[in-house]
Amino acid sequence: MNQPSKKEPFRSGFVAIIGRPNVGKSTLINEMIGQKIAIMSDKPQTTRNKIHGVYTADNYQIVFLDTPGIHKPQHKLGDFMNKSAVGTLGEVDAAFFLIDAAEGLGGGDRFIIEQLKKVKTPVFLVMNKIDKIQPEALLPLITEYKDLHDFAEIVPISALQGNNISTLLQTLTKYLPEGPQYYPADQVTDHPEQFVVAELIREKILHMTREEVPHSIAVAIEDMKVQENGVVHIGAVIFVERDSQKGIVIGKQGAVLKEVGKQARKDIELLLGSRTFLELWVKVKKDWRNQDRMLKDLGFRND
Ligand SMILES: Nc1nc2c(ncn2[C@@H]2O[C@H](COP(=O)(O)OP(=O)(O)OP(=O)(O)O)[C@@H](O)[C@H]2O)c(=O)[nH]1
Repeated sequence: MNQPSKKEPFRSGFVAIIGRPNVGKSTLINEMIGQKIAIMSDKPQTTRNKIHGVYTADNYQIVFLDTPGIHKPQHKLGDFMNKSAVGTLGEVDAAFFLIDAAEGLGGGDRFIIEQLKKVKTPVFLVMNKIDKIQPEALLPLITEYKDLHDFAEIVPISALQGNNISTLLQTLTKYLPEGPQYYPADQVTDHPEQFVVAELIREKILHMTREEVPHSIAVAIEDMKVQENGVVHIGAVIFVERDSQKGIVIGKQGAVLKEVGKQARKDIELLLGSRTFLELWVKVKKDWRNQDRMLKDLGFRND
């Protein structure tokens, strides 16, 4: 039965955008995110998976990831990067394979399609720059690509002119699992990765403790840096309000906290594309919700 009053669950997911250089990836991101973009800081990228931008609607959020290195490998490093790019592709919720419809199918696209075949992730064939071709040229082109791979969806667009972008986003929502809102809808943070990392840890705690601790627990990232060996070191503090909650979060002989760390690390590594060392502490901070400074430290805005 149709129950319009029932609230739809919130959905969120990670979407990789891939394609040869110059096919229009940046143009598409800008067009999709538009005013809603949570601009990522310009600090040098320390991680392999660059977060392109975040799109937040009323009931869903999409985190767009760049997967560099999916191009044809020129040397050993390229080959290594390709393997990791394929690894990332295997774990995102969906991928957009962007092509230049005006250029047609070439070796570069064929190479990417070979990589796509290695994963089960639903791949959208996003045919960009249709403003540059005759309408009747589209169908034969679709057939050519379709013959090479079983794409989940095929969406022709013009990123430059903004054509069909809303259809693309609407179609994508079908592929998003239920999930948390990783980023505040309107907040531009200096440390976007830290915010997501904290949310991932918090999500695992709530899941592991089966809601025995209130949603009001907070996670603060105290320290996050890339070590010389490339491993990202993260120190995080989990704040609870009572001693009893501390016991629950830690668990017998630390079993709960250990499992939280294990699961969170898996997700964080996927997000950052780097091996991660995660250290977790649990602290009791009575009434933290009422403490202004603390809220600020945790990245909450007070307006
Ligand atoms: N005509 C037309 N041009 C487009 C479209 N989308 C992008 N372009 C142009 O294609 C060129 C490349 O676009 P980008 O968005 O920089 O491409 P990219 O894939 O991000 O490029 P890399 O950063 O090199 O990987 C720019 O000159 C864009 O203006 C489109 O839909 N139609």
